[in-house]
Amino acid sequence: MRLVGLTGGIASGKSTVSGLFKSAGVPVVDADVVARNVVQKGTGGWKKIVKAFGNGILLENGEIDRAQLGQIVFSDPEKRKLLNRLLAPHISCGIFWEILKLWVKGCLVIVVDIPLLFETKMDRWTDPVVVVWVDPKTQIERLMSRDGCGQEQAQSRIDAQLALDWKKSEADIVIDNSGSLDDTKEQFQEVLKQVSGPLTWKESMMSRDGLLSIVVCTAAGVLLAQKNLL
Ligand SMILES: CC(C)(COP(=O)(O)OP(=O)(O)OC[C@H]1O[C@@H](n2cnc3c(N)ncnc32)[C@H](O)[C@@H]1O)[C@@H](O)C(=O)NCCC(=O)NCCS
Ligand SMILES: Nc1ncnc2c1ncn2[C@@H]1O[C@H](COP(=O)(O)OP(=O)(O)OP(=O)(O)O)[C@@H](O)[C@H]1O
Repeated sequence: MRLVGLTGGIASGKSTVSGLFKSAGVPVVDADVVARNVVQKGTGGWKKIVKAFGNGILLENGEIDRAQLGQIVFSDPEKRKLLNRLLAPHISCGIFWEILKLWVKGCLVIVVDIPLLFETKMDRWTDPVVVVWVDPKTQIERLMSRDGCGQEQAQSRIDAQLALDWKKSEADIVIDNSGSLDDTKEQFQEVLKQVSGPLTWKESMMSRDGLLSIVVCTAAGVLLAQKNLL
């Protein structure tokens, strides 16, 4: 099995590219979706947030007030570290679970879209790593326009992550999403060829069917050895 890490900066275009992977039939695990699920009302993540940030962080319906929590953690690095520390085990567990479900189905190539792939050192588990890069001016403009926030707020969200240029330097594959959507789609076709190329021997062995054949061969070997047929 091949685990492709998809990352970038905030509003650099990860969801846009993961949408292209989905349209091409490649399954995607979205860490933002997992991160939302693990803080739903009553879950372990929800309880930890309420304990750490108080009842004031809840909306009337008991769900986490994400806008308020975002304002707190993106303007206070210590609070952000606290939130990250509280949620990290829930998020990694949730991601692992989603990957396992796809592995059981026999998927050979899985894309994991994780904004904080490098920050959480999860890049150790993914190969190749695809970084969606965008030039700084376009990034802040798209972020402000998508989230309807001001320049200062947008900048504090960008600064909450490792520098996008550094991520680019660590990437196996870079998609430059500074241009038009068509431009990105064109680059994506090349990336798709690269990530869905033939699996290495190790990747094949890590797949469901690869592991199954190891188990069957080992069992057959043991059986034959017991009957002195080897
Ligand atoms: C701070 C929260 C409440 C803001 O919620 P909101 O709905 O406004 O944003 P959303 O979750 O859609 O995230 C938008 C983007 O913000 C960036 N981001 C989110 N959390 C963080 C973080 N802790 N540090 C840096 N950047 C982050 C990512 O690029 C993400 O794609 C929320 O992002 C959160 O709970 N974050 C902690 C969980 C986490 O680490 N998520 C990232 C998945 S690896
Ligand atoms: N090539 C493009 N041309 C114009 N707009 C784009 C392009 N790519 C993405 N966008 C827009 O930029 C915004 C950010 O893109 P997207 O949501 O894909 O980023 P993201 O990296 O997934 O963000 P986040 O880290 O917040 O999850 C969106 O409003 C999207 O529609």
